[in-house]
Amino acid sequence: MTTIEVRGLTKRYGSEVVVDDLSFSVEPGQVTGFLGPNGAGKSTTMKMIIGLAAPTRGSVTIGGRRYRELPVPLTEVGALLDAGAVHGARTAYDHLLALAVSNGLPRRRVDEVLVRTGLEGVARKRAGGFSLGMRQRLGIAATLLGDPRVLIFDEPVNGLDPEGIRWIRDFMRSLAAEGRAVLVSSHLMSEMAQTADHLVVIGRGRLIADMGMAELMHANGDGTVLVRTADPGGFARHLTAAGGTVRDGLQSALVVSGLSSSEIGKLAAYHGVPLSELTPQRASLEEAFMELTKDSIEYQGATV
Ligand SMILES: Nc1ncnc2c1ncn2[C@@H]1O[C@H](COP(=O)(O)OP(=O)(O)OP(=O)(O)O)[C@@H](O)[C@H]1O
Repeated sequence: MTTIEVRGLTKRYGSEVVVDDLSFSVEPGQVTGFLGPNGAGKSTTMKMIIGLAAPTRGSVTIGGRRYRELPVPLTEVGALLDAGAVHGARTAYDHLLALAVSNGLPRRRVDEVLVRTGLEGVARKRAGGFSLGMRQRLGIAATLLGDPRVLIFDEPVNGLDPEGIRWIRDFMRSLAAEGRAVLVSSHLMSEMAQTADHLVVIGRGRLIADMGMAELMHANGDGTVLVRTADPGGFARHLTAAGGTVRDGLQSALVVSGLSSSEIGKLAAYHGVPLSELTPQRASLEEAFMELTKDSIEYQGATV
C-alpha cells in the first residue's frame, strides 16, 4: 500500500511563501480532493510531490521514499499536471509509445492504456486535432503506463463538458477502487463533493481542513430534517421522546437529526400534529467551502 506523506512542506518564491508548513497524507483506496481557491498553492504542492519544484523546507515521500529516489518513477506515480503538454504532431499511439520506451516500460502497456481510456479508436490520429476531453484522456493514459499505485491530477475537469466531467469523475473513482492513492485538485467544492472520499483544503498555502467527506457533510447539516408546525415546542417534545435531537432553525422551524423524514411524518400523524413543512436537508458544501476559505481568497471582488 503506497501513501503520499507531506510533512512541513514549505515553498518560498522570493519573499512570497506560497506553500506554508503543509502536512497531510494521501491514503490508498480513496480519492483525496485537494481543494483551495485559485493561487492557494495546489499546483506548487503537486509539483513538489513529483520533484518538479524543490521544497524550501519540509519533505514529501511516496511509499516512504522521495520522488528522486524512485528507480522507475512512472511505475510508482502517475501525474497529470498539464494536459496541454502533448506533442501535437504525434499520434496518440506514438506519444504513448515514446513515453513507454524512454521509461523502459513494455510496449503492450500502450495498447492496454489506450483501451482503458477509451482511445483505441483514435490511437492513430494526431493528438493535435484532439478535443480537450480527448487530450485529457490521453494525459490520463500516459499516467497509467507504468501501472502506478499513486496518481496525481491537477484540475483534471477544467474546461470539460458535462460528459467529459462525468467520465473523469468515474475514472478517478475506479482507480481508487483498485486500491490506488488518488490526489485530485480543484477550486470547486461541488466537483469534489461528487468525487472525493477525503478532503484536504488549503488557502494561501496553509492547511485549512483535512477531513473525510462524510464528516464534512455531516458537520454541515446533511442528514437533518427541517420541520414546520404551528406548535413547534409541543412537537419538539414528541420528537425528543422518539429519540430525535432537535434544535431551533430559522422562523420557528425545527431542525431534527436522528430521525428520518418518514419517521417524523408518522410521528406527526400519530399525535395528530399538522405539519406545514417536512424537508430532508442536503449539506451546502459550497457554502461550507466559502466559509472555510473566506480569509484566504487572494482577490476579493471590490465594489466601486
Ligand atoms: N515559478 C513561480 N515563481 C513565482 N511565483 C510562483 C511560481 N509558481 C507559482 N507561483 C505563485 O505561487 C502562488 C500559488 O500558485 P499555484 O499555481 O501553486 O496555486 P494553485 O492553488 O494551483 O492555483 P491555480 O488553481 O490558480 O493554479 C501564486 O501566487 C503564484 O503566482
